[in-house]
Amino acid sequence: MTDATRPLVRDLSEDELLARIFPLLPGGTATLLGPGDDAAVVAAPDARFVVTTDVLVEDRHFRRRWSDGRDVGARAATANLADVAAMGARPTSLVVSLVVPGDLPVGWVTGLARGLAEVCAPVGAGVVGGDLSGGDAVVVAVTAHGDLEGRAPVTRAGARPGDVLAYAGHRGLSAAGLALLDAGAAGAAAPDLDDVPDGELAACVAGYLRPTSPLAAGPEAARRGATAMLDVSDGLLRDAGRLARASGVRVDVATAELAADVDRLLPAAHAVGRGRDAALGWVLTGGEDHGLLATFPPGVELPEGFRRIGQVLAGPAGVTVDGEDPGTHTGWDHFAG
Ligand SMILES: Nc1ncnc2c1ncn2[C@@H]1O[C@H](COP(=O)(O)OP(=O)(O)OP(=O)(O)O)[C@@H](O)[C@H]1O
Ligand SMILES: Cc1ncc(C[n+]2csc(CCOP(=O)(O)O)c2C)c(N)n1
Ligand SMILES: [Mg+2]
Ligand SMILES: [Mg+2]
Ligand SMILES: [Mg+2]
Repeated sequence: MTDATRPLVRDLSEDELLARIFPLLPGGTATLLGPGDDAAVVAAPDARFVVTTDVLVEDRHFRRRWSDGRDVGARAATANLADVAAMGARPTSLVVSLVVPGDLPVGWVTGLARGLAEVCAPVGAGVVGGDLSGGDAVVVAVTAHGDLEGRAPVTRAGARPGDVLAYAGHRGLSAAGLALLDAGAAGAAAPDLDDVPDGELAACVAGYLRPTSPLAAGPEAARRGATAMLDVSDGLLRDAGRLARASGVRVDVATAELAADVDRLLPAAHAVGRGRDAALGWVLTGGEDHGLLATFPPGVELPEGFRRIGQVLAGPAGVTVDGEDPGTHTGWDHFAG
C-alpha cells in the first residue's frame, strides 16, 4: 500500500522536489519560456501588462487540518487571478513562491501544484516559475500577470454618480464555510469535500476551501464600459468603501437585492446556532469570495454574471447600506480586528 504522507519534503533535495512539481504546472498560452531557467519569458502583446501579488499564510488564510495542498493551490491562484480580472485583464502567467516545513508530505506540495493547474489551465494562464524555501509555517506567495488586450484598465477610481453598482460571483459563501469549519471542526481531520453532506452546507465549505471567481466577467465588464471595478477579498462593504473613496462617490448597497443570498446562507447560520443577522453579516462583510464588484453607466446592459446590488450617488465618499452608515465593521483587516 502507498503511504500518502511519505516521502516528506526533507527526504528530497530541492531539485528533486522541483522535478516533481514542474510536470504538474500548466503551460499557459502566453508562455515563451517556462520554469527551469533564471527567469521565464511571457508574451505581452499589448506592450503593457498588469501585475499583482497576494500571499496565503498558514493559520491566517488556511488551516492544514481543513485545507489540503490542492485547496490551497486553487485558492492562491483564484485570489490572484481575481485581481487580474478585476482590472479587466486576461490572466497570462503566475510565479509561485513556496515556504514549506521539512516534515510536510511531498504529496501536499504536488497537490498544491495540481490545485494551481486546476484554476489556471482553463483560463490559459501558465505557472512559469517561483521560489522554494524552508520555514516553520506554509506560506504561498503568488505573483500574477495579465494582458489588457488593448483595453484601458478598469481602476477603482472611475465610478460616477448615477452608475449602477453590480456584482458577479458568490456572496458570503466563504465566510459561512469558515464559520461552519470553525464551529465544528476543532481538532478534526481535514474534511474531504466528498464527505461533507450535500446541499448548501457543503457549498459553503467548498466556497471557503476553493472559492471560485468569475474570471471571464472581468474582461467582459471592461468591454461593456465598466467605470470602476475590484474583487471582493476583504468584504463587500470594506471593498465597496475602497471603490467609493477612490472614485470620490457614495456607493449605496441595497439589502433588498441581497435577500436571496441571505436566504441561501440560512442553513449555515442555523447550523452554527445563529440566525438571519449572521447570514446578512456574511454577505455584507465576509471576505474571500473573490467576486467582482463593478459600476456601470446607467442604461448599460449588464454583462453575463453581473447583477445589480445598489447604486452610485454623489458624495460624501464612502459606503452606505440602504442609505445608512454601516458602522466600523465592514470586513477583514489583518491588524485592526
Ligand atoms: N507591501 C506592499 N508594498 C507595496 N504595495 C503594497 C503592499 N501591500 C499592498 N500594496 C498595494 O496596496 C494596494 C492594496 O492592496 P490589497 O492587498 O489590499 O489589495 P488586494 O490584493 O486587491 O486585496 P486583498 O489582499 O485583500 O486580496 C494594492 O495596489 C497593492 O499592490
Ligand atoms: C483560518 C482562517 N481564519 C480566518 C480566515 C479569514 N480571512 C483571512 S484573510 C482574509 C481576507 C483576505 O486576505 P488578504 O487581505 O490577505 O488577501 C479573511 C477573510 C481564513 N481565511 N482562514
Ligand atoms: Mg492583496
Ligand atoms: Mg483585489
Ligand atoms: Mg485584504
